[in-house]
Amino acid sequence: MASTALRIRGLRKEYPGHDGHGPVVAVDGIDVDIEAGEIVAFLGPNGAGKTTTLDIALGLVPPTAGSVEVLGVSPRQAVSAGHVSAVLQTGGLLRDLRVGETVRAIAALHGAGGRVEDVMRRAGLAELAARKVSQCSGGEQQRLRFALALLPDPQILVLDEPTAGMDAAARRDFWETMRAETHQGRTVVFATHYLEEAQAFAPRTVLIDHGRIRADRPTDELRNLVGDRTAAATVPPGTSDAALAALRALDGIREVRADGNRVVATGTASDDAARLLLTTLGGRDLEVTAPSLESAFFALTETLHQDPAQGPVSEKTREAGER
Ligand SMILES: Nc1ncnc2c1ncn2[C@@H]1O[C@H](COP(=O)(O)OP(=O)(O)OP(=O)(O)O)[C@@H](O)[C@H]1O
Repeated sequence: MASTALRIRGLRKEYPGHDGHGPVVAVDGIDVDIEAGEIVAFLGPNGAGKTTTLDIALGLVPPTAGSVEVLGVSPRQAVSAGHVSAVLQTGGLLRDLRVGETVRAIAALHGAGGRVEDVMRRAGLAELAARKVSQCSGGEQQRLRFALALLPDPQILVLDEPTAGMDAAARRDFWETMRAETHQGRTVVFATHYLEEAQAFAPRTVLIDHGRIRADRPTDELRNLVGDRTAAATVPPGTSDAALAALRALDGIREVRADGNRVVATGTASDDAARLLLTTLGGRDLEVTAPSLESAFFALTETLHQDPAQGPVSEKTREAGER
């Protein structure tokens, strides 16, 4: 079996323009390899090109240029062999069928009748089997799409904003189910706007904006890349400024502020600052905060837009992203 699940090279997609506008460049040169067993988030704002990239990887949309291999074969071959399946944002469900009927019907197409019960249970649908699809919530319908995607027992699952429209609890349940699936060695690639989803679920994040990859790193590293951490603690009354000097002297701490007895140290060396706050300074109520992926995302995209070494973002691409 090929160990590279997804191999994308020089991928570009232009959609024809309308009303005298030039073509929309949805994907502007993406290269990425995803190894078997990886869980990878495609993170980016609206119109970044995530869906287009995933649709090409599923053989739903032809690229303008470049290539995609899925487990060493074309996307269409991989899909028809049942090696890859997807949970897409919309479509694909018949509203008048019941949940159980839907799963059985699709299972029959795949010759997977024996898997119906197992898949329903894994997607958390056992209790909903008799409910009409039209009476399911958006989150329940996404679970149904998820169950259908599991039927061929795919090696790769592609999820395009699978939790769109779910509330926080449903989202958490969904990702718990997914986590169990990935323990079985599946490759999972998902698109999301939810920074906390990438952070909670994907060890690797590919940051996409204006049709290009802006960063491709371990998610934790990405979070640390931009923005400092803070370590804050409440120190005993009367702690002198001289005592805080030790904190200021730490390598990697660039600012120390005291607001009453609450001392906040900002910089990359938050662990060292925390240790000093709790020991030498006798502090309590320690809080360490890391920058959110959101702030990393905006800082990174800003930096990259301004950095000529990365090449200017073409006007055409910028337009595409702003539509
Ligand atoms: N069929 C199409 N015809 C014309 N333009 C399109 C088409 N599909 C997508 N686009 C445009 O291509 C760009 C990328 O869209 P895409 O849906 O891939 O982004 P996305 O990152 O998935 O966004 P979202 O998070 O909103 O789903 C956008 O500017 C979008 O308007």
